[in-house]
Amino acid sequence: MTDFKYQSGFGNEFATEAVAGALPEGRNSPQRPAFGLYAEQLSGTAFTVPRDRNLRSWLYRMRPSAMHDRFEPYRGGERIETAPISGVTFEPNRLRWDPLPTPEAELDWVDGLVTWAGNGAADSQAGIGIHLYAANRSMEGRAFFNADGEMLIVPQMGALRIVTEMGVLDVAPNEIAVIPRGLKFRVDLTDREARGYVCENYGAPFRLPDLGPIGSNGLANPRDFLSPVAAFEDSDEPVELIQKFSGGLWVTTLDHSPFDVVAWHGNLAPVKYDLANFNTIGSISFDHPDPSIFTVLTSPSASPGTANCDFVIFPPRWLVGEDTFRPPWFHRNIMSEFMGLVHGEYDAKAGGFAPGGASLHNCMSAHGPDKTSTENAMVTDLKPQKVDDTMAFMFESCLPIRPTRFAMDTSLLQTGYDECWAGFDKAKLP
Ligand SMILES: O=C(O)Cc1cc(O)ccc1O
Ligand SMILES: [Fe+2]
Repeated sequence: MTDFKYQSGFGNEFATEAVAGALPEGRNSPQRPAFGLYAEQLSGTAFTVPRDRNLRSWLYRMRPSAMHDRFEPYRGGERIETAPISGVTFEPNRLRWDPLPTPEAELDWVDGLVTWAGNGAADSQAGIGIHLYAANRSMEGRAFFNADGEMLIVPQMGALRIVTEMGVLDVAPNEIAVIPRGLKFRVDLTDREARGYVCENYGAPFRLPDLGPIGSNGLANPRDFLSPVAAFEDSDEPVELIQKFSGGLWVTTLDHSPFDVVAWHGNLAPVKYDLANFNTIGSISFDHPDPSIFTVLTSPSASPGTANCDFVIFPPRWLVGEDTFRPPWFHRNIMSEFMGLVHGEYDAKAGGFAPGGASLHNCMSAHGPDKTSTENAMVTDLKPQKVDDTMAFMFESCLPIRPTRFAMDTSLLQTGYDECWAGFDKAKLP
């Protein structure tokens, strides 16, 4: 398997060419780009967004993307839904699911997507879609793009080779990838099976959070984000191109590979990040800090500090707090929390939250460590403790997260989740 190379730095102005001389110099759109390539701009923000938030790249390709026939409705992907989610009673209950089983039939990554929840509305460019996937074959002869949002992919089992117009990302569990809105890509399986989570972000593109008093370094460092170098396929074999647009899936057949970008430059690019590189910051005195210190990427809403979506992780770390209840505290949150587990155990749940599983604690749902975890944490000897071999994560959103009918009807939905918080001893007053 070819080893592809990366360019480092979140949101950098990259420039890359797979064939020497393909990238124009000094201008974006020369009268005749080299070798008869076509120049095409991909805009990730409105043209007029302030410079420090403006996202766009210039692609130099063998044929213009515009060279395609009509899109027709796609008969497949029946389990993919888009917010606003309808057709299900939205209940305030705390919910938890067992992991998706591996598929019985042959399913590639697109057809293996199942929408679990969503909020906001794709057409309003606010909110998120939350999908799980389980796949057992590569997207042979197929490509996909999403006009509804960028896609943050969190592999949980099985590495993925994500072939995009702008190059190739190899992404294994404990790594993530973010694919910009509209960018064409194909997911090939590196291993026999693949399973994971996707946050489809209808809102402002994910960016690094501000660091405030933390200073100029820490959490996810920009240099650890990797974007691909240009890589292209020169193929005239037919390719089925599927797009997601306003909640619908559409398909057309191209007479060539859409991965024909020979060179590109700009700051809109697919990116991968190894969660092991996260510089985890925590309390070195007392108390359990708010989990916002574990934010990897944030999609802000129009209201400062209130995220359309925060992608937050719970990585290996030391707990040293003195006279402190160390696990996540009991909590009622205006934000809504969808959690997944890549591997290991989550320190607030002694059992029932399995790798590949998920939980949902919506706006103002009381939650926290289960009874066993609470009781253990209250009597444990508070010597420095390494929380190790674990990677949980959370998609946290300012809008309530509505599960789909599939998520509510599936037998993976656990019954009796409430019981993990049953039977706490009553406080004894003097
Ligand atoms: O497990 C949760 O519910 C997520 C969470 C973690 C934490 O450390 C503090 C608050 C919180 O909501
Ligand atoms: Fe929480």
